[in-house]
Amino acid sequence: MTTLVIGGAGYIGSHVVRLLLEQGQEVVVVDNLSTGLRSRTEGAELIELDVTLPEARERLAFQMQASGVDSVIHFASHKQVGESVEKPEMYWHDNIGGLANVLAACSQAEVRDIVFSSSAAVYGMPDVDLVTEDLAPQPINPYGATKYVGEWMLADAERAHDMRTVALRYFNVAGAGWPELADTAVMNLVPIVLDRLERGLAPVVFGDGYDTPDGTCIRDYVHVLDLAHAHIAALDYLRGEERPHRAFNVGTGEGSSVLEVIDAIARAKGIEITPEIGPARAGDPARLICSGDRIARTLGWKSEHGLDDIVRSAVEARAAGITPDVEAYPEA
Ligand SMILES: NC(=O)c1ccc[n+]([C@@H]2O[C@H](COP(=O)([O-])OP(=O)(O)OC[C@H]3O[C@@H](n4cnc5c(N)ncnc54)[C@H](O)[C@@H]3O)[C@@H](O)[C@H]2O)c1
Ligand SMILES: O=c1ccn([C@@H]2O[C@H](COP(=O)(O)OP(=O)(O)O[C@H]3O[C@H](CO)[C@@H](O)[C@H](O)[C@H]3O)[C@@H](O)[C@H]2O)c(=O)[nH]1
Repeated sequence: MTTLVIGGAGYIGSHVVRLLLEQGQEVVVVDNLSTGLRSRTEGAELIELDVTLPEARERLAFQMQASGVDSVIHFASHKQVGESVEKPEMYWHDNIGGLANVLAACSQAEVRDIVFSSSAAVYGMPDVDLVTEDLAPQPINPYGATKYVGEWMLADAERAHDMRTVALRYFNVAGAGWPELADTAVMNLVPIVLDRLERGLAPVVFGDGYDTPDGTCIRDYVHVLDLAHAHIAALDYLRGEERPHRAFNVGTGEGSSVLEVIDAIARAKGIEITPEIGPARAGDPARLICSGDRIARTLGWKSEHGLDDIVRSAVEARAAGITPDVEAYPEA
């Protein structure tokens, strides 16, 4: 069995590539290295290709046939909420157009099994304690909208071409399964706090007036290695007979507040941290916690790592010298 991992040089994709290789599976990576790193794909064949280009469809289909690909995991996309609000056209063109090319190539090469990176961003600002997949998605930014449209495209591809697809809606991904595969973007809470501490700055909490026990926002932080295992479970599911669902939340079912994350970082580093309280960020829901019932029941997947493991692995990766990629993320 050969899996084509599109975006496999990225943070999450490279963890999945590593797991597949460890299982002795054949892996081909397609990536344009816009935010990905060649070094993360060691052991797999890497094909440099931008999947949004008009010629990508033919090249992908050729590659799928040449390598005997029977499943595709599609990670490649832009993923910055703020940027998507400023440049929605880029998100429509690249996230939706890229997926369109990938699905067309799959149809041409008769590859049926596809796993797609979706996001909890499809839900928008749900006013519930636990987010289940039955909740109607209502994305509130172009990034989330492109992910939801992507899920519709999967459904259409299933109907038109007898494909079998899964959309994994990741909650807040953090940590590192291997130090060298750590996130090099400084765009999310854990890497931002670590970065500020290294620069001698206090972390900033975006608002402490929320309706939560300590007043700061609650999120469901999932270890990237657990998330990678969810992709393996999704591939197995696609190869099985019964497939009652397409969309699955991937999280732990446990919420942690911003202050709790900062406390966990203080524990992992063995230091005291006194954060600053800044203004709330626009569009932040007070609480976003995943119900993991569906994925546990249907895919048999459950997270194994909690917040302390997540934060410790991120701290260890920084200590091993994995630093921000300033070219891919100039604002870092
Ligand atoms: N990291 C998170 O917290 C998070 C949360 C929810 C969903 N997701 C989704 O997971 C996926 C992977 O995210 P990540 O954190 O690993 O991001 P990442 O930026 O590290 O990885 C994306 C990879 O795709 C490649 N890529 C981007 N555009 C491409 C193109 N046009 N052609 C070929 N390759 C291209 C990049 O070079 C990179 O290697 C994305 O689809 C993202 O939207 C991520
Ligand atoms: O310096 C900081 C950075 C973040 N936060 C807060 O920390 C929490 C987490 O923020 P962040 O890491 O930016 O993640 P989210 O805004 O929750 O979004 C992430 O998680 C979503 C799924 O839950 C994905 O869809 C997004 O792509 C991904 O960036 C939020 O409450 C932020 O307000 C701070 O207080 N200070």
